[in-house]
Amino acid sequence: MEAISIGLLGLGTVGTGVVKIIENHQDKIMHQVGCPVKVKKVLVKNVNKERDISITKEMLTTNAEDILNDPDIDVVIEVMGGVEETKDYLTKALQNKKHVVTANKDLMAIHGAKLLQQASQNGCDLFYEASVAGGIPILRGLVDGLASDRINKLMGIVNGTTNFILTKMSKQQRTYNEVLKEAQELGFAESDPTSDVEGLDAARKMTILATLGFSMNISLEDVKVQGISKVTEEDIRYGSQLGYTMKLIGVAQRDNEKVEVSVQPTFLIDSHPLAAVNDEFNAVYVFGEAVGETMFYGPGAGSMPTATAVVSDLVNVLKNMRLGVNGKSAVAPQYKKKLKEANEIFSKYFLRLQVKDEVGVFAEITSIFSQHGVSFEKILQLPVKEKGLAEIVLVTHHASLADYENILVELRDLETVQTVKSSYRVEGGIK
Ligand SMILES: NC(=O)C1=CN([C@@H]2O[C@H](COP(=O)(O)OP(=O)(O)OC[C@H]3O[C@@H](n4cnc5c(N)ncnc54)[C@H](OP(=O)(O)O)[C@@H]3O)[C@@H](O)[C@H]2O)C=CC1
Ligand SMILES: N[C@@H](CC=O)C(=O)O
Ligand code: NA
Repeated sequence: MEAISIGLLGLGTVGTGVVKIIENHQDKIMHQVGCPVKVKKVLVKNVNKERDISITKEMLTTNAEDILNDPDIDVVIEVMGGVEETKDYLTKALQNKKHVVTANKDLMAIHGAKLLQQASQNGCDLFYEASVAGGIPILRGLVDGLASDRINKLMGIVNGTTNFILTKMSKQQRTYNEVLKEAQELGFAESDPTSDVEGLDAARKMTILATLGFSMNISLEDVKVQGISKVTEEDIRYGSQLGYTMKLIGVAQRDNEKVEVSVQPTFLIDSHPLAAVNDEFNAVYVFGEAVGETMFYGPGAGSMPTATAVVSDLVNVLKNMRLGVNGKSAVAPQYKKKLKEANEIFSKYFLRLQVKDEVGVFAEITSIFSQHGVSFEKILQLPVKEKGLAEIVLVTHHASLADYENILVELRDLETVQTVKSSYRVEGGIK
């Protein structure tokens, strides 16, 4: 029985896992698709690089054309990363009627709409399950499992590297730099880990999730992003004292026809299910009008978990080939994009201030909040080493982003406020 030939772009952390799964799970794959599957050619940068997988040099190439123009190759699996060059490769593959599976959230967040259109025009499948939350089948969960429901909120931990870092900082009091290095060694981080720690990787994933979840063309520019590089051990400790766990949270929320999408370090009440998601694990809460509250959980990064999602997409392509229905699954966004204004975005906030330890300072500060109609859920005042100073930690009740940003401006103008040390969104607790 003739095998289906695959072209692989990339043989790094994920690509290596893809080759291993195709080899080790060949029987299960064959049973589902009715024929053997083999990797025919692999694009790499350096054919002489040491790899923890046995592969013949004949299978390796540094010329993408050897794959994109090979008439025997039916499916191109892209696990090389990068955006512009990779977009050109995948466009060529689709024009040559090759189906595409990718794990590339950078590419899909920026050029996904165009590539999906090209796939449909060429009768090709373009699947990208691995691009969001690694091995968790969240995209199929949204598109298939919750196809009948109207999704109003998606909230989750969608970056394994930062979750690994925050977990070790919180639970083992390890330093940020030491844990980031370990995450890189474990293959969780992007080639440029700035993408992880500054929240961009999570923002790209939230772009993809919100586009599918809300059936609206959300672009990366619509996502407000803040990473974890400025989170300090002190913040984590203060938060823990108040019963919070720090996580990098992506939120996409729809109220009526307007949406907000953001990524930021967030204090979760310790009892929140997402507070228990640790290390490189991810989890996505999906709130649907009919289904209510669901949560998808699993490894968001790493070779084999991510490769599982890639090869599962491959199996779906091959199943469609057997049925002759390739290129028919993508559905264009249904709704026109409408973004919320700052006065329509509501949350609770954690604010840490260093102030002069003088009579009346506290009243001065709280009066600014009350002038904007914002009250408090928790208040903590602590002495600090510097003489004549004190630290105040405030957790507000729900406030609009517009009001909160105005309050921060007025606090910074106060002579008695030395520094606004930190400010974080808070999720969970008293409504
Ligand atoms: N790591 C993870 O846990 C996850 C990664 N992803 C995504 O999967 C993709 C791959 O990630 P990962 O496997 O970690 O990346 P790696 O850096 O480990 O591997 C990249 C691979 O692509 C090859 N490559 C890169 N650029 C080129 C180029 N211009 N020409 C030819 N070959 C090239 C490299 O070649 P060589 O080996 O010769 O250097 C390497 O084999 C990325 O888009 C990433 O965002 C998605 C989910 C999870
Ligand atoms: N660098 C990413 C890899 C998976 O998408 C992460 O840490 O989640
Ligand atoms: Na996934």
